[in-house]
Amino acid sequence: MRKPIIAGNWKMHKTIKEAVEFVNEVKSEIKGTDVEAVICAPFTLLKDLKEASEGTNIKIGAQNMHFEEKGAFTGEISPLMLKEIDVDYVVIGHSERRQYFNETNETVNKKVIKALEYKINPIICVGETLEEREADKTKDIVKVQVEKALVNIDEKDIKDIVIAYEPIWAIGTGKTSSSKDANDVIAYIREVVANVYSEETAEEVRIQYGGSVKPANVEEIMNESDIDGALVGGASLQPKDYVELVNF
Ligand SMILES: O=C[C@H](O)COP(=O)(O)O
Repeated sequence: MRKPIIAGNWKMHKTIKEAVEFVNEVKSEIKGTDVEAVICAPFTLLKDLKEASEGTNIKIGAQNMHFEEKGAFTGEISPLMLKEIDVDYVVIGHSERRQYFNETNETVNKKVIKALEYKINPIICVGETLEEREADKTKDIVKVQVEKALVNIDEKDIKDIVIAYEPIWAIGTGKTSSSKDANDVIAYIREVVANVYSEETAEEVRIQYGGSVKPANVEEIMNESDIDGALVGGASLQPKDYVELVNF
């Protein structure tokens, strides 16, 4: 049985003070839930979030990292640095990083390899543009993204990976993929993983849906057979909504 995982992606939002207040507000509300609750936050918040969430069910993730441990990479953060503050997850290959910061399938793969080496669980994002969807290329696109992200990854490490299917046209637009459509693509992603490794391993991978998930639609999405969680942007910023999402 795959444990559901609801992850908030705060993107470039919140100060340290706001982040700590957020955790203090939600922590008692999500105690005891069977769902894994994650907050993926900007680098500047991670240390304080780890401290504020100690002893709670909330796990903390970064939103990116470099694939080298150290070096002349001005402005970057390494896996070693993330490990020092003991982050649990790292989002890799979010469409905003692919679109604005030259993230490619190759750099995604290098980062996934490094994250696993440092025992930080990667959340690998894949998804098609509106143009690609209209040209009926969704499955081709996600297949390539998933296969390339997993190059040289050992089968035993696959259980530590989360994949997030986020159709780009559904991010921050209020447009959600229908839960049936999202489930169909996610079941296909599982098939891709099964073809690379095995059915058994594919059954272990948790695959989230992301794109305009909110308290009003989370339950319907989570009721689908292959959807194991959600990666939530905008709706994860308000404590009340975050609690409702995690307690779907
Ligand atoms: O990482 C989260 C996704 O980009 C979805 O964002 P959204 O929930 O604001 O549409």
